[in-house]
Amino acid sequence: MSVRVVARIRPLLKSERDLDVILRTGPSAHGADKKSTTQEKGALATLRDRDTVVRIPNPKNESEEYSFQFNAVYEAEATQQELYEAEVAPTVKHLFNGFDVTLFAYGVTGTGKTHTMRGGKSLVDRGVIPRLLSSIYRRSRKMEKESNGETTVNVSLSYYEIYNDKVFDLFEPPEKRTLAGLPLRDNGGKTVVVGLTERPCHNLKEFEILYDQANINRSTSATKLNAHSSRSHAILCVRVTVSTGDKTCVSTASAIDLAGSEDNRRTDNDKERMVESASINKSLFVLAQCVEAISKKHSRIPYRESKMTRILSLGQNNGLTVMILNLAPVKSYHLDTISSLNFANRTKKIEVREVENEPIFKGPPRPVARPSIMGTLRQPLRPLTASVNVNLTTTAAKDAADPGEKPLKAFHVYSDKSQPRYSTQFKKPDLPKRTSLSADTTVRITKQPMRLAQPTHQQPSKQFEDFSAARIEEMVERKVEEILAVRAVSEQSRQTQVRELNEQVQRRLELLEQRIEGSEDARAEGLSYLLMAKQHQGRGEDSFALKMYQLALPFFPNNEKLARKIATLKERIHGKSHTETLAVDTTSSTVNSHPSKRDFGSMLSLKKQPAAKTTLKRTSADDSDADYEPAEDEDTQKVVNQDEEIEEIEVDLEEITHARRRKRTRTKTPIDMAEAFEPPSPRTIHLLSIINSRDVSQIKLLKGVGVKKAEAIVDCLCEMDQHVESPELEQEQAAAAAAQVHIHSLAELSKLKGVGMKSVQSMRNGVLV
Ligand SMILES: Nc1ncnc2c1ncn2[C@@H]1O[C@H](COP(=O)(O)OP(=O)(O)OP(=O)(O)O)[C@@H](O)[C@H]1O
Repeated sequence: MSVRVVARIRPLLKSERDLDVILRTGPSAHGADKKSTTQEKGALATLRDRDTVVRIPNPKNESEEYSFQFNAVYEAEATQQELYEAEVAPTVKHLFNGFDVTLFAYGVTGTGKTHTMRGGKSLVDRGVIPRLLSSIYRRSRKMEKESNGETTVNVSLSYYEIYNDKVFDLFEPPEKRTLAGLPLRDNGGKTVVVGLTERPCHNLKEFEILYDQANINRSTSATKLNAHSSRSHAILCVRVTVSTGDKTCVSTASAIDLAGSEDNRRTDNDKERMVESASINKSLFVLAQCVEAISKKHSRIPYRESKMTRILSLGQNNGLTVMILNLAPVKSYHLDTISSLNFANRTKKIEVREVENEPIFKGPPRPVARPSIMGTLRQPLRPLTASVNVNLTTTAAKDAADPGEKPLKAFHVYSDKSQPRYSTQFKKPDLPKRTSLSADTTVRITKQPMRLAQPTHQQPSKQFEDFSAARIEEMVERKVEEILAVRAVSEQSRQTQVRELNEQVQRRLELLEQRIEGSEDARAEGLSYLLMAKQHQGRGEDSFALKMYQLALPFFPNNEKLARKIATLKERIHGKSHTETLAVDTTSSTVNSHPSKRDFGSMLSLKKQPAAKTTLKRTSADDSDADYEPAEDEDTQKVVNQDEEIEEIEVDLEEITHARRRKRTRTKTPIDMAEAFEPPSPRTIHLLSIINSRDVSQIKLLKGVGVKKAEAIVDCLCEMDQHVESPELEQEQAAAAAAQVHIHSLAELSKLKGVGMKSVQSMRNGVLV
């Protein structure tokens, strides 16, 4: 039998106007007169037409109408009770007879799916689900009572949602959810959710508590089109277990409230809602594709492309399926409504196998009478009775009228029920035929030929005919999925390995870079001392030069020339104060101790011990020219040598500078010592001139320098001056030294107290030239 599709048109909402109603039911505006040519025929046609047809204008030409016929149409005035009595109540009996039942609401957002399935709190407003449970409990009590306690009925529930294509248990609080949600597995041709809780539920009261609590966990949000929009597909599974003696029959009723498709040009959805919406639309799109593929008899149905379609398994599920198509009557839904109507039109052609579940027997396992190739394969089906196929509604009415009589099967059913042992293998029945588009199923089905049972002894190979095309397709699909899953896992582990390898290589590279950078930095720092030494020497500041050379020594520990230079300078300084230099403690700055920047800052400001300097100067004044000159000659020679060395070093410096420049373009390090050794740029010159101006008001305007820092810089410079302008200096030397100490490079600047390379770089970057 095909899926039963009924349309339900919701009433106008407060914000909607009568004027905008575009949906009509009943006879065609153009065809009404023609139909009533004979009085009786016309009345019947009108009746049938009114009950089953939805009409909607062509959006491109409003004078034209499209009409869609369904099994039933419920207009705005139809109550929850009417819909339930006509469409759902008749399925309850079949549920207790071992058939699975699937009920689902489909429609655009805001068309009344949740209202139909869940409904409101009041008795009249209760939707399909609470009414179904009420019927189930009522029937259970009745069965138990009538069997004098021989039959027991147990009801249990599971309830979950598919949100963003992930499955979450609605009986568990949201904080217990895992990121990936619950996995799905195939189990004997049915899709099951692994790890889902199943709650026994004994009566309607318990159900209401459980259901209300679980609905709080459901993902809903306000959107522009619906103040309480469902953002997920919600699936309630009601398991009914009927046990009589050693026989147990289990069947499941699934009630599904699908999330509605959304046109995001109309929703004004934010990012989060858009993600949900994309996921909802995608799953509904896959559902439409499945329906299309089934109706066109494609060999591959894309069930597995979305969790919702995999679970719903429309067309693969057994039992009875009823789809309620929810529609909004107004123009703003025009295109969406047409698309829903088209979808429903295709869905109604889907055939569902009306197969009841096999009963389970207690006690020792019964002999398996029929050979089975796979555990999951069902036995071949046989006609159950001389099937009289009638409309569900008709059967329900009959049942009500004739309660004592055993109800007729309402469907053309093939059963797995136990049969005489010798005739368990049957000829494969014909595949169910597609229903005609007409809603009048009675006529169609009674015309179908009876299918007769065939005994097993015919041909053993007949068992292979048990494989229907769909079954084979399913097996192949499962196999392919397994292979793909294995591949995916190995691909994933390969990618992880590659990623780990990349990380290792990256770490090693970084380490190497750090090492190179470290040695480069050290060398550059040493060179900067040498350069400063040269500058000091050029200005005749031998003590400063000596200090610089001594500072450079730790960076070039085995450099003989440097050691000689230090010795020469020491000698020269000592020679100048021959008699009193013994008192000078030149060892105070040991070449092996590498002073910190802080020490260096104080050294710049207290370059020499005032007492020693005084003695030195005074003594040098006493020196005879003769004593001094040879030394000067020698020194001249040595200065030439030094210059050569410095030139060599400068070549080195240039190399380093280039190397670092290359590296800088690669790694974009913000600061670089080597910059100090390049010919000063206009920016550097300008910065140094500001510093050398000693004007606190100007210096404080440099980037990263406030008043305090500016004052500290000026103080530091003055300290250095004070040091040179010692009152104990000889007149002429004092005059020579009276020239203020100047900072000549960024490196020098960075060595001042409280100034580091970072602040130098920031000052420099802030200078506008
Ligand atoms: N038959 C009806 N009678 C009265 N009100 C209805 C009916 N159908 C829908 N409504 C009202 O329309 C509004 C939207 O309905 P509902 O929330 O059920 O839509 P939905 O299709 O579930 O939307 P979504 O997909 O966004 O969750 C609600 O305010 C609901 O009360």
